[in-house]
Amino acid sequence: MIIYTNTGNPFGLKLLICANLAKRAVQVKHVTLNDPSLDDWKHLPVLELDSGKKLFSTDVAVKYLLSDEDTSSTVVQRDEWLEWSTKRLAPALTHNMAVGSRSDPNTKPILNTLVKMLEDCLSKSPFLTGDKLTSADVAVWSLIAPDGTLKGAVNIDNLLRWYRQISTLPEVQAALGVLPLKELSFASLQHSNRFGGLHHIVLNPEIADFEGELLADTAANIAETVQPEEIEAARVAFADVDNRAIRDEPRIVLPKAGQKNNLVTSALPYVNNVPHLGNIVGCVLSADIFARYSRLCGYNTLYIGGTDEYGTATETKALAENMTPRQICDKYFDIHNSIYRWFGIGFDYFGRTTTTEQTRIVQELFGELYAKGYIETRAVEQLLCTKCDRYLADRFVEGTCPHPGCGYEDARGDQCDGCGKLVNAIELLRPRCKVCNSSPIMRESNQFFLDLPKIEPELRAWIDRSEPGWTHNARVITRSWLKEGLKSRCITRDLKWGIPVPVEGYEKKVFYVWFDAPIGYISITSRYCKEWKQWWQPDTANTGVKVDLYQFMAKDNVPFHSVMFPASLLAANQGHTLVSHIMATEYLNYEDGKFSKSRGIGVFGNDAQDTGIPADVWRFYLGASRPEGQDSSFSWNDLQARNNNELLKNLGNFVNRALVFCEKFFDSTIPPMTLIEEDYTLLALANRELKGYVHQMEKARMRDGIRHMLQISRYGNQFMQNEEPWVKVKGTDEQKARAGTVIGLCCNFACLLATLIFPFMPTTARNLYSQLNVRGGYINADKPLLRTVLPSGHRIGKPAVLFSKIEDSRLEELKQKYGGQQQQQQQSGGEAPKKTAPTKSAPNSLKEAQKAVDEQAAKVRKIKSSGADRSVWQPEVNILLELKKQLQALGLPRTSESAPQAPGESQQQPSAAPATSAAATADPQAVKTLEDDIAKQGEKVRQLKASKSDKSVWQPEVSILLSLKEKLASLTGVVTPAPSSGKKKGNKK
Ligand SMILES: Nc1ncnc2c1ncn2[C@@H]1O[C@H](COP(=O)(O)OC(=O)[C@@H](N)CCS)[C@@H](O)[C@H]1O
Repeated sequence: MIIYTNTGNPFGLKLLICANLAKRAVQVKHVTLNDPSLDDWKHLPVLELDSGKKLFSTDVAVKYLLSDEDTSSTVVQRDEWLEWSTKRLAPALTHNMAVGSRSDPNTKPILNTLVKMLEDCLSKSPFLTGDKLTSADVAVWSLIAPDGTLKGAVNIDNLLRWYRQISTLPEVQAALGVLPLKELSFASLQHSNRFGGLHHIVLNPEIADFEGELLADTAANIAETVQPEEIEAARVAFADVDNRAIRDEPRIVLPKAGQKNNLVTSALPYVNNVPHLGNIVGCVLSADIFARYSRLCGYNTLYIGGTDEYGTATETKALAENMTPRQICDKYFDIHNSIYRWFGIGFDYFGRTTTTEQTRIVQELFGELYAKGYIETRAVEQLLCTKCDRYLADRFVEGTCPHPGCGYEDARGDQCDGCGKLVNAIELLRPRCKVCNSSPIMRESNQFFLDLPKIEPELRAWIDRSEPGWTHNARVITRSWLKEGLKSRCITRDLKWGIPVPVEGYEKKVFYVWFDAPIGYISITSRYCKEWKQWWQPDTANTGVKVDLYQFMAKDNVPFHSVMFPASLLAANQGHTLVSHIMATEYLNYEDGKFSKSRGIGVFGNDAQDTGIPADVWRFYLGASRPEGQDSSFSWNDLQARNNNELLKNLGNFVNRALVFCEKFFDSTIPPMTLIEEDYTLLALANRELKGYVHQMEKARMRDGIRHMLQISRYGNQFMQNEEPWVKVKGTDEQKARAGTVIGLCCNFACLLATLIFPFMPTTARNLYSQLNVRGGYINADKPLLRTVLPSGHRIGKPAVLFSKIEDSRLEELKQKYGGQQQQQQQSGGEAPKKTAPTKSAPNSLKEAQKAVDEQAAKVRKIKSSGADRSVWQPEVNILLELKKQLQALGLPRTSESAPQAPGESQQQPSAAPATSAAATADPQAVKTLEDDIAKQGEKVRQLKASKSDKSVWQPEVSILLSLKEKLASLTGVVTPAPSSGKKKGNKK
């Protein structure tokens, strides 16, 4: 038998313990939901029997494993507890633990009730069903195991005694050897598609079949926890008809004294690329969702965005596309702009950094820092590519990351994507010019440095004050910077495309892009309105205006927003608004891999438009899978499931039924509503969710915001299902009146939902508002309680469906089209790369094979000579090597383009790969010098070895020889044999 489980899944542990107790041999396979071997299974764990049959329900699986229990007199209690563990305890724990320290007040009372039930039972008998341990105990124990002590629970002595007793069983210990306790987590249950938590029960019929009617059962349990005060608050609030007029947004939004003023910024994406879904959710979309929420709450909200246009990212792109940097900026600015418009990103102003305002503000700020003594001049060594006659800064140079333990080979000259740390270009190991791939030399030049140590005390004090409002990762990244001690940072470059340094003798230098980019937020605001200083220099002491700055980005941008930019503003001491909320996400990956424009992996902004899936569905999906707390992955299956289950079946179904019944049975008019006690319980539960929604959205926790919103819709669905207004409307007068109340309440729920979905799905929300015949909505964040928004007598508009199903066949087409595997790139204007077949079919004649090699070699040469990135040419080189292998297999000797390979050395090694192509572009003089050096060093090694000197003497010389050879290989792609150590590797004969 095989247990397929994702890592850390308590249900997987349950199956393994039961198998151990039954003395059944099982193998455990760790998989993820995206594992191709899982076929169409939509959740984990799964028990595969020796016959090949698979048991998806864990309740069924444990009963199968411990089938002897079926004859026991306590079988009924066992079954009840088994069901209780999967239907009640698991969702409650999953939710509570998943939100963990987020202290959602709603889960505690539920969990307390469940723990109390366990304690009650175990105070009467040693085990849940009596004197003997059964699978029921195992099921509950496995769920408690991730938090064995049930932190914070009181009076649970019997439960703890029982817990410890089971922990010591050899079968349990053996299972923990395979699925360790420390790995167990409730997040893994979410990733197993079993339960996303109490409020996130997947409405997947497959699961519902196996796990029973989760919905009704769990809700009944929750209803028991509603307190009288909550009922009273719900009653008072709903009696209040909400007449508040929806205010029109002013044309120019300005902050006001005594009000909440939220200045929201999105990181400014580089203008050299089409943004992918990661970029979109990492900055512009997250900021937009938050800004929309903030406006809904009536806060004065200004949302500023734009493109980051200076620096080597633009210059390298200009070279690759044979355009000027200005042309690149104009072209890609339009692309970004149109993609963000399609996604419904509602910037108040979308600007760019290549403006005269930007130049002026950057130069003025620099002048201020210079005058106040925060700028140092230092002579620094820089990398110069003699072939291109260019200093290699930032993205013009790549090499191996110098940070200990990283070793990432494609680290850039300013930051390493491998470890995320900042890099000083001259410290890169084996640096190479990104344009021509040759090795640069060192040159000295004077540069300006920002004296971070001088401002450090003030900066630290400011960080201590403001970091409580930042995301956890922002705090951790910043603290690790501070821990290492701040060093002065170079803020100028010997480049052309940038803001000129306004100092005599420095006219040919420009500011480093990361010095100028964050100032872009200020200069873009200055293009939005002439009163921009009210946002950026509000002079709070005199004006009473306080601005809260929310900055959205992903983790790699954090140090620039938490250290560099605030340090500059603090040092300038001109009363600038400093960030109060750094809202940093982790990374969104594509089907568990990285997005790669050059390899055509992933969905890019313009691809999303081509799918035919509406922008609002993308927005919802990205909001729901936003990488908060940890990296997350875009997955087509997940997108389909969320659309079909959460949007269509849950939300869409509920609001559509409410409106259609209102139209059909009540002439499109909200009927009189006479609420009964149960209705107030429902309202109290909805209010809990509303409170949870506000609590989370205030902190820009969008996933949780969505979870709460969906739960309100679930309550609505359940209410409608229980009440059956379509039946009652045909009954007695009393029943008809009840049907009216139910429909009236459901329409009010629908109106609340329109408001809660607005930040995520603005077009859908507007559509729903129009169906409800209301102008819009707002949120009272101080008192989040459901009021009557649609009073009796209000006429609604015409109902229409909000969402459509994503069919399996369409999903398959999309999966095919957007690959998720290495694919060939076709450089084409501003288009995202076209997705083509990942592999070439094998040629079957010598002539064909030779032709394929020649064509591919020509392609490689062309790409490399265009100065393209390694990530672009490497896949092509791999194809070339593969074709050469095929050619050799057909019997032809290596051509002059083939890389001679050392025995035992793989051509897949990065240093060995770019054989032909690199040779074609390498500088012959540099190659010659290196070859001479290698020959000399080789001779030295030979002599040392011949003199029978100690290894400690010859080993360092061998290392030098190897590194010279590596350098040569990276220049030419040709790998020379490693120096003999006297022993033959691999061949033992
Ligand atoms: N995979 C990713 N997931 C989430 N967010 C991501 C991911 N990759 C990048 N990002 C964030 O996107 C924006 C834009 O990134 P870009 O590289 O285009 O631009 C910059 O980082 C700078 N120009 C920003 C200057 S203010 C960014 O927030 C990334 O963190």
